[in-house]
Amino acid sequence: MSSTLPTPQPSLGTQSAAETMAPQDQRAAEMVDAVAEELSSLVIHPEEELVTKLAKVSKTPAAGFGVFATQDIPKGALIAVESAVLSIPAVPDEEAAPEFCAALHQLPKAKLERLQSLSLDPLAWKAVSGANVRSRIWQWCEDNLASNEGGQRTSHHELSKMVDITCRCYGIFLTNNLETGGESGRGVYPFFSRMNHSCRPDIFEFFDIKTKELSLRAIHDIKAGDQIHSTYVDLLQPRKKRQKTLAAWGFHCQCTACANPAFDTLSDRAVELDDMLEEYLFYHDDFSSDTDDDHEPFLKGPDEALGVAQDLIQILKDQAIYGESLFYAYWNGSKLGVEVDDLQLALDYAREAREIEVCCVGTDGKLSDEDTIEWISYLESQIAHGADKGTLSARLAHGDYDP
Ligand SMILES: C[S@@+](CC[C@H](N)C(=O)[O-])C[C@H]1O[C@@H](n2cnc3c(N)ncnc32)[C@H](O)[C@@H]1O
Repeated sequence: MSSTLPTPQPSLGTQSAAETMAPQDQRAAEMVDAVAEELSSLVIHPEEELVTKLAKVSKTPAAGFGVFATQDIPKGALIAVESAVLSIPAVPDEEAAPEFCAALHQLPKAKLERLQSLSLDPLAWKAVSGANVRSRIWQWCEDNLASNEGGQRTSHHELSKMVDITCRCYGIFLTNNLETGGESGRGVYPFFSRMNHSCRPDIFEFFDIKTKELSLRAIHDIKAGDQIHSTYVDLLQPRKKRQKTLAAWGFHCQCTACANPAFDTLSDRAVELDDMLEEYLFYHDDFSSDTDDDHEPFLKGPDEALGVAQDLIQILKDQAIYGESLFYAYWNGSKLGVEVDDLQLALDYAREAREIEVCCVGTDGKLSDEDTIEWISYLESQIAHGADKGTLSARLAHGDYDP
C-alpha cells in the first residue's frame, strides 16, 4: 500500500509572533504567543496520543473507550481542535466506497494506524461485508492495485487480502465518520471518534470550513473525571425515534434522558412545540394563500407563536438540553418578539442566543446563516432611537432589515 500524502502541517504557525513583530508591539505579540501556546495544547494530531490539556481517552466500564475530563471544564471552554484522519467529499452513497478507497490508499502510515485503532461497529461491519459494498471495493482494488510497483500482476490471494483490509477500514470509517456539511463531505476525527453518545451531550462539535478543523467545546460545566459525551442524533425527537436511530450503532442508550420515563413527556412536548413553531415560521404564508392543506394552522398569529417559543425554551432548559436547539428557540423567540413589537424581549432573546452561539462555536463561528451580532446591534439601535410600534415588524415583514 503506497503512502504518498505528505504529513499534515500543524495548523498553528510554528514561528513565534513575538519573534516577527516590531519591539513596540512586544506585549501584544507575547499575548498572541500565549494564546497560540494555549491552543496548541488543545490541538490533536493523528500521530499523537489522544490527550489534550482538558481531557483524555480512557476505557469505560461498558462502552469501549470514551473521553473523560481531566480537570473541571467550564461551559464554553475549547476541549480540542483536530483535523481529520481521513475525509471524503460529499458524493452519492454508491460513490462513497470508491472515494474512500482512493483516500485510504494514499494515507500516511501514522494516520492509517490511527484509523485502524478505532472501533468497528458490528452493524457497520455487516454493511461493508455485504455483496454490494464489497464488490465496489473489489472493483476499485482491481482497477487500481492489480499490479504492484514493479509492474507485476497482484495475485488473487493478495488482492483478496487488500480488499479485506479495505473493507475493515471502511467499516471503521462508517462507525466513526462525522458529516461536516455541504461540500465538505465527511471525515473521521480521532478524538471525537472516541466520544460516546448521550441524549444529554456535553459538547458541541463545530467544523470550520476555512481551516477544515473540528473544534469541540463544552456546552455546560463539566466536572473533572466525568465522561464527555456528544450526541449522534437530533435531540428534538421522541425517545423511541432516537433509540431506533441509535440502534444503527448497536447499543441501547441508557443516558439520563432515556433511563428516566419522566423525561418522555417533556421530550414529546418539546417535539410538538418545535413542529408548531416550524409550521408557523416557515409555512404560515402557505396557509394565508389558497391551499389544499387539510388542516388549520396550529398557531393563529405571532402572539401564540411567541408563547410556544417561550414554552419550548423552558422545556429545553428543564431537560438540560443546551446547544443548537436552545439557540434556535431563543433566536426564533427574538424574531417573534419583533413581530409582537416587544423589542426589549427580542433583544434579550437575541443576547441569550448569542451567548449560546459563542459557547458552541467560539466568537468567530456562526450557528445560523444570519448574523447574531448584527441583529443585536440593530435591535439596540432601534430601541435607542425609540422605533415606532409596528414599524420594525412591518419592515422586517418586507425583508428590508438593514443593520
Ligand atoms: C464513535 S464510537 C465511540 C467510541 C467507542 N466507544 C470506542 O471505543 O472507540 C461509537 C461506538 O461506541 C459505542 N457507544 C457509543 N455510545 C454508547 C453508549 N451510550 N452506550 C454504549 N455504547 C456506546 C458503540 O459501540 C458505538 O458503535
